[in-house]
Amino acid sequence: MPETTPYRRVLVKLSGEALAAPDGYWLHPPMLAGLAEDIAATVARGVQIAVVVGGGNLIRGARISQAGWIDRATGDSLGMMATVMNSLAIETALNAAGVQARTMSAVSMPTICETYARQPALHHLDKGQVVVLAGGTGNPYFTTDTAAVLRAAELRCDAVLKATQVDGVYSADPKRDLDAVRYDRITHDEAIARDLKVMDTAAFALARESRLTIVVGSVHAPSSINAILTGASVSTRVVP
Ligand SMILES: Nc1ncnc2c1ncn2[C@@H]1O[C@H](COP(=O)(O)OP(=O)(O)O)[C@@H](O)[C@H]1O
Ligand SMILES: O=c1ccn([C@@H]2O[C@H](COP(=O)(O)OP(=O)(O)O)[C@@H](O)[C@H]2O)c(=O)[nH]1
Repeated sequence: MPETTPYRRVLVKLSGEALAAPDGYWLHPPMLAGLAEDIAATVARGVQIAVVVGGGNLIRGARISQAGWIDRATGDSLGMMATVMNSLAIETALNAAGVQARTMSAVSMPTICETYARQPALHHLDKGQVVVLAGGTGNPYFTTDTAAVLRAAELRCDAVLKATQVDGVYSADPKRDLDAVRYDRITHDEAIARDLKVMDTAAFALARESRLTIVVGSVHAPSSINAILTGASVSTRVVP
C-alpha cells in the first residue's frame, strides 16, 4: 500500500448501516473495532480526521413519517438522536483503538457530550484528536451527507470521504444496473446534472459551492479508509 496521502484533514462520512450486524442488530462490535483501527492507522500517518455518522441503522425520519403516526420533523429529531448513539459507539471504539476521540453534537445534550462549535472542533483536530460530529446539521429535512459536507467546509477539510456500500460513483445505481460503469473522476456539475444518487443533491450542491472534493469508496474492503485515501483501493473523486 502506498504510504502517503495527499490529504491533511479529512471528514469521513460513515453510514449508520455500516455499523449494523449481519442479523440486523444496530451495532456490530467487530465492524466498529475494524473501522476504529482503520481510522487510528490513518491518524498515525498524520491525517486529521473528523467523522460524521448517519443513523440509518436505527431511524430515518422520512421513512418512519410515511407510516402516518409521526410527523416528519419529529421523526427527524429521532433520526438525529440515533446519530448521537452511533457517534458515542464510534467514540468508544476509537478510544479503545488508542486514538483520542470526542463527540460533539449539533443537538445540545450537555450531560452526554460536548455541543458542536467550530473553534473548539478545530482545536481538537489540531491536537490530533478525532472529532465525531453527531446530530447531523441539527435541523430536520437534512441528511448526514449534507451535514458531512457542511462540517467539512467549515472545518477546512481537504476532502469528504464517503465510505459506503459501493466502490465509487457509477453512471447508474450499480446495485440495480449491471451495465453501470464507475467513474474515476467526475465533477459536481456532472453528478448533479446526471442525478447520480450516491449522495443527495443538497450535499453535492454545497460541495460544489465550497469547491470541496468528495471521495466515494467502499467501506467493505479491509482498512478501507486508509486504502482509499492512499489510492490503494479504487474510488471516485467528485471534484469542482
Ligand atoms: N450513480 C450511483 N453510483 C453509485 N451508487 C449509487 C448510484 N445511484 C445510487 N447509488 C446507491 O447509493 C448507495 C449509497 O447511498 P446511501 O444509501 O445514501 O449511502 P449511505 O447509507 O452509505 O449514506 C449505494 O449503495 C448505491 O446502491
Ligand atoms: O441534519 C440532519 C441529519 C440527519 N437527520 C435525521 O437523521 C436520520 C439519519 O441520518 P441519515 O439518513 O443521513 O443516515 P445514514 O443514511 O447516513 O445512515 C435522517 O434520516 C434524518 O431523519 C436530520 O434530521 N437532520
